[in-house]
Order: sequence, then structure tokens, then C-alpha cells
Amino acid sequence: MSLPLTEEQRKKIEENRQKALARRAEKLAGQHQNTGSGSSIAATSSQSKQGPFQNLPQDPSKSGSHGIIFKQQNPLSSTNGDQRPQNSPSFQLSTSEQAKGTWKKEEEVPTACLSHRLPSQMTVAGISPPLAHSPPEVPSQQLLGYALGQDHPQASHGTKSTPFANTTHEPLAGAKNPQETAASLSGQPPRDAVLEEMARPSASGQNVADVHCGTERMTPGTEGIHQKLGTPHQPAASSQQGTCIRIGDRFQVKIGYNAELIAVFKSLPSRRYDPATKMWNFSMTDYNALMEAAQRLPRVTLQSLEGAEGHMESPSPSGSSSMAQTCLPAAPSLAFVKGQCMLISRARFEADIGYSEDLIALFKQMESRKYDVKTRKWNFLLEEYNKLMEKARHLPQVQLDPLPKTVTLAFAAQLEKTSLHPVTDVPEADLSGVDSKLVSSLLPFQRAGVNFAIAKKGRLLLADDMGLGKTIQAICIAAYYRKEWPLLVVVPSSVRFTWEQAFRQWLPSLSPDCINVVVTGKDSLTAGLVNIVSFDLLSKIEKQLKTSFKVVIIDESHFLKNIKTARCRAALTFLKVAKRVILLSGTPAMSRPAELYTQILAVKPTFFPQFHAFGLRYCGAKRLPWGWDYSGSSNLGELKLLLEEAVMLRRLKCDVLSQLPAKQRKMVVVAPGQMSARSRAALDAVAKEMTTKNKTKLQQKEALILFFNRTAEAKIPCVIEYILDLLESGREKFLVFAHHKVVLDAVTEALERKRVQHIRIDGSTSSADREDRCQRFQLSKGHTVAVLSITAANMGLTLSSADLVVFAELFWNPGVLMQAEDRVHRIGQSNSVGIHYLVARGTADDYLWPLIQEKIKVLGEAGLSETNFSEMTEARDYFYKDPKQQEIYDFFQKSFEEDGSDMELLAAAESFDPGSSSQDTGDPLDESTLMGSPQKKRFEFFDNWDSFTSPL
Ligand SMILES: Nc1ncnc2c1ncn2[C@@H]1O[C@H](COP(=O)(O)OP(=O)(O)OP(=O)(O)O)[C@@H](O)[C@H]1O
Repeated sequence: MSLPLTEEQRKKIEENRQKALARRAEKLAGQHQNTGSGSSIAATSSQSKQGPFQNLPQDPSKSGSHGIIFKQQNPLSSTNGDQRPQNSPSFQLSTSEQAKGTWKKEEEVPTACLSHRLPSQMTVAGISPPLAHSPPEVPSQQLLGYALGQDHPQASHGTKSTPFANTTHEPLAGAKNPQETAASLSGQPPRDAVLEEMARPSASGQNVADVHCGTERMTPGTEGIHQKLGTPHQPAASSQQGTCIRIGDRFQVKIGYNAELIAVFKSLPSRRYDPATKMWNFSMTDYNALMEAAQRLPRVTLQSLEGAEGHMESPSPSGSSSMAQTCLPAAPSLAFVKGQCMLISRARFEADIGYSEDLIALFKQMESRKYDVKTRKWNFLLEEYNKLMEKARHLPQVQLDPLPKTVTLAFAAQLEKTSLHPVTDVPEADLSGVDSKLVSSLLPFQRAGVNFAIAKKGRLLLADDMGLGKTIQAICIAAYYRKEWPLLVVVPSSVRFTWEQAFRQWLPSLSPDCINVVVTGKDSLTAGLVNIVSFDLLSKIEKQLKTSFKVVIIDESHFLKNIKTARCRAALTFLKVAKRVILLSGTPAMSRPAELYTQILAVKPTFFPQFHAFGLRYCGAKRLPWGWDYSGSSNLGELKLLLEEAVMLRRLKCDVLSQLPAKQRKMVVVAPGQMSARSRAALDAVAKEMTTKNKTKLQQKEALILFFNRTAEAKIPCVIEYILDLLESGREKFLVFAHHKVVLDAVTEALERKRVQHIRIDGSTSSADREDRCQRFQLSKGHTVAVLSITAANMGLTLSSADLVVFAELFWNPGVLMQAEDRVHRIGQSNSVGIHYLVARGTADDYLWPLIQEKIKVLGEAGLSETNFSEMTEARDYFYKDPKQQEIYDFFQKSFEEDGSDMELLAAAESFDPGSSSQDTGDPLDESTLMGSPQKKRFEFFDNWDSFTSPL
């Protein structure tokens, strides 16, 4: 908020205005002396001994830059400013000029954007040379030399040329120069461009002629507009009316040509010229300055921007009416500077603001000041923030917006420091109350994660890269708060049982009976000490719940990114009242910062209670005719720092690679609940068949094959759901292995439906095609999934561009599985590789999984394998010790040890066609599961995420 101007300030403004008037009068007098009325521009300001620059100090280093122009004492400064509009030739063209000129009618001129050169004094004064952004040691002499055209070889050149002979002038401040564009983006005019502009001889000549003399020539830089100068472009008595229009996060001014307004435009650091629309546009930070300067133009009435009231907080000396017309002459030097503070590191903040002499003087009082030559901005230690803001508040022409309150609260310790100390370490948490098996298994970075969470009182977003063990950390954090249980764990439905398994694995002190996996809408949500529920079921049963949970884990918390969804609303109901909130996601935002909002809200409800405030600061909020658009991004550096300070912990694989095993295997227990009753009945029947006495060997083998096939069918819905969840979680490249054709087909179809680019290699793929497809997957970023047959693609292929392998089906030969794993785990792989085995209870997997582990163990004991699958899970814990099941297991073991079994089973798998029985293949996934959200939504990735979240 800016303060109202004091009487003294108003006086000073008036004084300055008078001085500007006097200088102009003096300059024009000089021109008339030198050139005679109506002559072409024979004298530029630089040549005219009587011109406005004559009084400039010859030692400019003593004074501060362009401001000099307005500080000089001019003998004519006592001229009554009110007479100026009448007296100033700027506003009067001689009759002869009028006769010569054919300025296009105002309404025909698109906007005030025509590429006219500025009056020289405006050029120099109006465009704030970026001294606010210049290192203290840069001598202003240099700038002045250019500004005045002193001894510059080109300075006199323009005075001889016909300035407008070339009708293709670029606007002086047009953003054609990339340097300037960049500078404009940072809110600053690039120094070089400004200097160049100042040094351009034609500029001053043209400007003088254009505005004051009306030399006969063509209108510059507007294709198709060839008006002769001389026609009064601004009828003396009439006022030009214009409007401000919002364009994204900037605004445009729509108005006919007005040289003085252009001078104002060019004084604004964020100016950009769009040659296509021939309009100027500006960032909102310059809105106040523009409106105020425009209000001082006698012939300009600028309607304010709708909804920009917040930007017009500063009082205008001439009243606040948006349509008010003032009689004050143009005084761009008085432009109000407005900018904001921004956090740039844990210890420092930056002032992102245009030039103000007073402000620079203030900056120089700060001990910790630093000038960044790249950004041309000043920055300071946070500990000087309060002092700087307090003093800046008293500068009349400056509005330096503070850091958001959320930021100052989050960094309160740094603000209060008297000198910079190294960041204090997160204290070591006392985990003596947590199962020692779990605590001792934590890798060092995982232990640090737990410490961080406990330092944050159990409220955080753990955003570690995928596969870094967020589950074990979350269980440990939750176990630290065990006295506050019952615990609620909300997860995607495809991993409900994996979580159950993880609790059993890591918390042996917890009786398995205390773990309640909610499978249907009829189940109780509070039956266990640990209650695991899917997002979708939560929203269905949330209303029945009377009690609240104090400790809540949300896995894949980016599922909550859309506040409008039922799953998000349901989860937020619980999160609002929970004391500990542990959010887990490897990809908290996949396309834009707005997706983080609900997660931040869940962890820190007080940070941004209103989305709009968050949207304005971090989502590049734009007001469009139909409402606000928050899909952009802004101030990401600050957001990252804020999140890391108070909300989020994120480590990338590359940060902790040395602590990771080369391969991380994971058994994913897929939901048996998704199998239909018919599927389950069919499986039970086949299992029974296998153990029925008096069966011939052949009959038994046929039963085994059938069991295997039925398992494949039954797993399809779970497999597809898991793959789609992986895609939704932002997994960019992975392999899916299966060996039943029916499974490979189902996966391929699901990917096609989702328009996910993929390759497929199976037994029917020719050698040439194998290589081609392999290359396509390796080289193309768009190819996300490789669907591979376990037996046809487990060898001879390099697919190391992926770092995750999913086994949709198990295979009885662990050697084949390991070979398949090594399609990604090979030379060229720089990451730790994730291997997910999808295991479905109540199917052949019950027997295959322990069988595989058993075989691996044997191989390991023989020194033939380094792999220990059993580390992933308690094999026996998983295996039911039912005698019937033991019988089947023995049968499996015997069958697969016999020569030829592999081949028979493979042949059976290959030829298996569920045919009419396909309707038995479990609950078909409904359209919403298979089609899900539109492809675009799923696969938009937030490209900057890693740079955004990686440590500074
Ligand atoms: N300290 C550890 N000791 C043993 N195994 C571990 C450890 N940390 C992680 N793992 C194993 O690594 C695998 C990956 O862990 P987890 O699934 O928790 O990763 P994640 O970060 O949740 O990944 P995603 O984001 O893909 O879900 C699991 O099999 C897990 O058991």
C-alpha cells in the first residue's frame, strides 16, 4: 500500500513539473533560433547550445544519472506551468505544417503505439536508465555521455538525415531485441538497449520534428500508414480517449497516436511493443506509473483497467477518477515506481523494481546489499528486510510490495537473525518407540526424512522421487505418533494390499488383525488400528464416519490435485481435523503449480487459506473475460524455497544414488477384490481339480495349465488399473512383462484406448521389427510403455531408457525373470532400477511366488545368484499354510521341475483363448477406469518439476 502524498511531496512534484516545462520551453526556443519555424530538423537537442541538455553537469559521475535532467536549475523554471499547454509548440502545429501533414484520423490509427521517436528530452528522461540495477561502480558519466550524444560520432548524423525517410522504424522500445525482451521480463529496460536508443541520432531529431516541428515526412513504422506529418495529429482542443485492456498478466493501452503518451510508455521499464497489433503493452507493475503519468497529459483521457483497483492504490495528485482529465503537462520523470520483494534463497531477498534514485540511495544504506549484474537487481539478507521495508515505505514515489506474509512467517528465524548463521540442522528424532526392525532398515536419507517430518510435527509432503522408499518412511513417521492412532491410510486402490503387506513387514509389533483393508463400501472404516482405504471408497463411506483420525497418510497425494473431485473433498474432510498429515507423492504437480495448492492446504491450512492469493503469486494468475486463469506459473523460485522450508521434502534419485541398491524389487499385492465371483469360483474349481486323487498325470497337468490361464484372466483388471495408476503418477517410461497373449492384448488395448504411445514385442514380432521397436522406445520420449512377452523379449534387448519394470504375471523360472529385469538394468542405466512384481492372492501366484523365492534361495546358496527375492517380503508370511494349498504347491514344484513342463505351459499360454469364457475374467473395468480422465490430463507433465524441486 502506498501512502498518500504529503503536502511537501506535492510541492516537489509541482516544482519538478515546472522545471520540466521550463526546460522544454528553453529547448524549443533554441530550436526555433537554430532552425526557423517549420524547417526540417536541423538541430537536435545535442546540437543545440540552448537545448535542455546544456545545463547538464559535465561531470556526471557526481550526480545520479538521468534524474539530472529534471534536477537542473533552469532560469525559466518560474514559468507558469499552466500556460505551458498553450505556449508549447508541442501542442501547436503551424498552419503550414497542417497544410503539409495528412495524419491519419485518430480512429484510423490503431493505437498510440506508432513508432514515433520520442522528443529527445523525453527519451532520456522518460526511459529510466537502469541505474537502479547498475552496479554501484558503473560511472553514470558513461551513461550521460551517450544520453546527451556528446561527442558520439553518430550523434550529429541524424540531424542531417531525414529521420522519417525510412518508414520502417522499429519502435524505440519495441521488444525486438531479445536482450530487451529479457530485461522487460525482469521488469527492467536493458541498459545497452537504452544506451543504444539514447545514442541513436535519428531519435532525437525525429522526436523533435515529430512532436514539435511537424516536419513533412511519413509516419514511421506503421505498415500501410503513410501519413504526412504536419496534419495536426492531436487537435488542440479535443481530448484523446483510450482504454486499458488486460492481456494475460499484462495490459495494453488502446488509444490513438499521442507523442507524449508514447514518451510515457517508453519511460516504463516493462514496456513491450507488439508489431503485429501495433500496440504497446506493459506489466501490471507499471500500471500505476502509467495511469499517473497519463493523468498529467492534458489531452489524454485513459480509462482505467477494469479490476485493477489494487494497482491504483497510490493516490494521484490530480484526483483518482479514472476518466479525470488533468491540465498538468507530461512529466514522465515523476513516474511512480512499483515493484515487489521476492525471496531468492533461504537467506536473501531481491527487490524487483524499476529505477528510483531515492531507492538506490536506500539500497546503498543496507550492509548486506548485493547487485546481481545478470538480473540487474539488488538483493539483501533477510535480516535487513524489515529495516529496508520500513524506510522504503517513506519514499513518496516508490511502492515496494513486501514478501507475502506466509513467506515472512516461514522464514521468521532468518528475518530475526542479527547475522547469518549456517542453517540449523534438523534434530535427530527419538525413534526408540518404533520397531527396531524398521528403524534399523532406514537408509540414511530415509532417516533424515523421518527427522524432517518429526521436526515439522508430523505434517509434511514427502515428495521423494519414485522408488526411494516413501512407504517405509511414512510408516516410521506414523509409528512415532502411534499413541494417537487409529491411523487412516488413503491410497490408490491398486496398492491397498501392498500397504497392508508393508505394515506387516515393517511393524512386526503390530498384530496383522489390527490392519483393516477396506474393500467394499459396506466395510467399516474404523475396524482396525491401521485402516487402509482407497480414495474412491473413502468418498463413498466418508459420510458414515462419526470419529476423526488424528494421524493420516495419503499415498500418491497428487490424486488430490483437483479440489472439485469427490476424492479430494473427502480426503480434505479428514485432513482438516487431523493432527498429523503425511502426504506422499513422487510427482506432487505434474503440469502446473496450481496442482500443489490442495496439498499445501492439507499440510499447512493457514498458509494460503484462499486460493486466489496463491494463484496471484505463484500461478501467474490472469484475468480473462470469463474469469481467472490460474494455469500458469510465477515466482517458482520463491515457491520452491517456501515449500522446502515449511512443507515439503524432496530428494531425487541422483541425490541419494550412492545409498540405493542397483535394483529395488517390490512385491505389489494386487486386489483380489477386483476378481469377480465367477473368476474366483473358476480358480477354486481348477485348484480342486489339481489335488483330486486318482487323476492321471495328464489330467493334473491340464488342470495346472487351466489354473495358470485362469489366473492370467483374473489378473487383467488389476494389472490394467495398476498400469494406469503408474501413468497417472507420472511414470514416464517403463516395461510391462506378461506371458499370456490375453494379458499382453489387454494391456495393449488399454494403452491404445488411452492413447499412450507404446511398443509391443512378443513371439510374433520379427527380428527386424524387434530392433526397430526397441530403438523407437529407447530414443523417443513419447513412447512411454514397452509391452513385452516374458519369454520372447527377456533376452537380447536394451531398453535402458526406462528404469522401472513391471511384471504383470509371474513366471516359474526365476532366471527368466532376472534376464527380463536386466533389459533395463544394464550398461547405459544410470539410475537405480525399480522392479514391481504384481502378485494376486487366490490365484496361481500364491504358489508361483514362494516357488520363485525358493528357487532363488537355492541358486543363491549355490553362489549362482546374488538376488534374494525373499528380502522383499516374508515369503512364508505370504504363503498360506493350508494343507490343500501345500499340496498344490508341491504339485507346482514337481510339475515345473519336470523336463518339458515349461514348453507345455508356454504353448498353452500362447494358444490360450478365453473365448466365450472371457466374460469370466473378473470384474470388467468400467469405462471410467479404462478411459479414466482424458489422456491430456494424465500425461501432461510438469517439465520444470525437477529443477523446481531439486536443491538449489
Ligand atoms: N530401507 C529399506 N530397506 C529395504 N527395502 C527398502 C527400503 N526402502 C525402500 N525399500 C524397498 O524399495 C521399494 C520401493 O519403495 P517404495 O514403494 O516405498 O517407494 P516409493 O517411494 O513409495 O515409490 P513410488 O513413488 O513408486 O510409490 C520397496 O520394495 C521397498 O520395500
